[in-house]
Amino acid sequence: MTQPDLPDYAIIAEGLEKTYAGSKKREPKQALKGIDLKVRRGSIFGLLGPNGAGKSTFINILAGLTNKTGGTASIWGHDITAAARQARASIGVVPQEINMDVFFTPFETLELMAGFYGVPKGERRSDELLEVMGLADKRNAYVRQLSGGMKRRLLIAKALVHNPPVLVLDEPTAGVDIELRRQLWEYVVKLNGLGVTIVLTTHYLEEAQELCDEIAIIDQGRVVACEPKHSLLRRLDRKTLIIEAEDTLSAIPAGFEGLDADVREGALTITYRAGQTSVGDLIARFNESGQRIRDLRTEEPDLEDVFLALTYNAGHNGAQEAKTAR
Ligand SMILES: Nc1ncnc2c1ncn2[C@@H]1O[C@H](COP(=O)(O)OP(=O)(O)OP(=O)(O)O)[C@@H](O)[C@H]1O
Repeated sequence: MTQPDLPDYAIIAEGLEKTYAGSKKREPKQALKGIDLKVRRGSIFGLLGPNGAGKSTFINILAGLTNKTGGTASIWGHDITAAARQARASIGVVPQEINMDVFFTPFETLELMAGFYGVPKGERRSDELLEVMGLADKRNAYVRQLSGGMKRRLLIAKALVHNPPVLVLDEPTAGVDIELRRQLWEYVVKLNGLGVTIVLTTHYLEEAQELCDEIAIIDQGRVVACEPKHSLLRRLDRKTLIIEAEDTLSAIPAGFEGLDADVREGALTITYRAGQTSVGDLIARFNESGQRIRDLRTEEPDLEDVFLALTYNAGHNGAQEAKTAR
C-alpha cells in the first residue's frame, strides 16, 4: 500500500478457475483455467478476448453473480469469498444488456438502486450522479422516453450508487453508434479522473488502444497477455516502411533479397523487426538500387495486430469478428 487504506491494486485474481457443471446432455465446461490478473488502482484496464474467452465469466465472479470453482480473487483488498460483502460493495458492474424498469424516472431508478444497496437516504448521490452523467435535465422524465445513449449512461450511474471505487463495464458500447460511443467514453474518462478504477471489455480494439493504459488479453480461459498498453504494442517488434520512388515501381529493387519486401500500389513496402534492422540501412539499400526517394513513412503494429497474433488459434473467429465490428 502506498497510501493509507488504499490498495495498490483494485483487483487481484490468482489462479482463478471456473468449471460450469455439466448435465446429461452437456459436458462440464472449464471457462477459466487459472486466471492471474492485477488491475492497478486508478487505471483504465481493458479486458479483451475473442467470443467465449471467459470475460463475462470473470466479471460475473467478481460481481458475485457466479461462484468460482478454484483460485482466489480480491476487490479493493477484500477477498470475494471471505469478505464477500465488502468486495461486492467495492465494485459496480454495468451489464451488457439494458435492464431497467421503464416506468420509473432516472432519479427514482437511482434511489431504488441505492435502497437496494442499503445506502442511507442522507448519503445518496442520485442528483450528483445524474449531473456527472449528463442526465440532470432528464431527472424526472420516464426512462422509456430516454434515448439509447441516455439509457446507457443511466446504467453507468446505476452501477455507481453505492460509490464503488471500481467500475466494470461489460461491452458498454456494443451496437451503439460512433457518436454515442465517443460520448460514453468521455464520461468513462471523466469518472476515471474522479478516481474510479475502470475495467472494460470491448470488441472495439481501436477504442481499447486509445482509452486503456493496461490491457489483458484472455483466450480460451487463460491470460495470454497482461501488461501496460505500450509494452503490449512493442511486443510484436515489427514495423513497416513504405517508400515511394520518383518513378512508380513495378518490381522490388535490387538489394532487398531476403527481406519481407513487396511492391504495393507502386510503392515499396518492407516489414522488418525494429530490433534487427534499421530504417537507415533500408534507405541506404534503396538509394544504392539507383532509385530516388519521393516520400517515405513508417507504420507500427496496432492493438489489433497484437490481438490477432496472441489469439491466433485454430478454429477461432472471435478475433476476426473483432476486426469486422469496427
Ligand atoms: N452458464 C453456463 N453454462 C455452461 N457454459 C457456460 C455458461 N456460461 C458461459 N459458458 C461457457 O464458458 C465459456 C466462456 O464464456 P463467457 O461468456 O465467459 O465468454 P466471453 O469471453 O464473455 O464471451 P463473449 O465475448 O461472447 O461475451 C464459453 O465457452 C461459454 O460457452
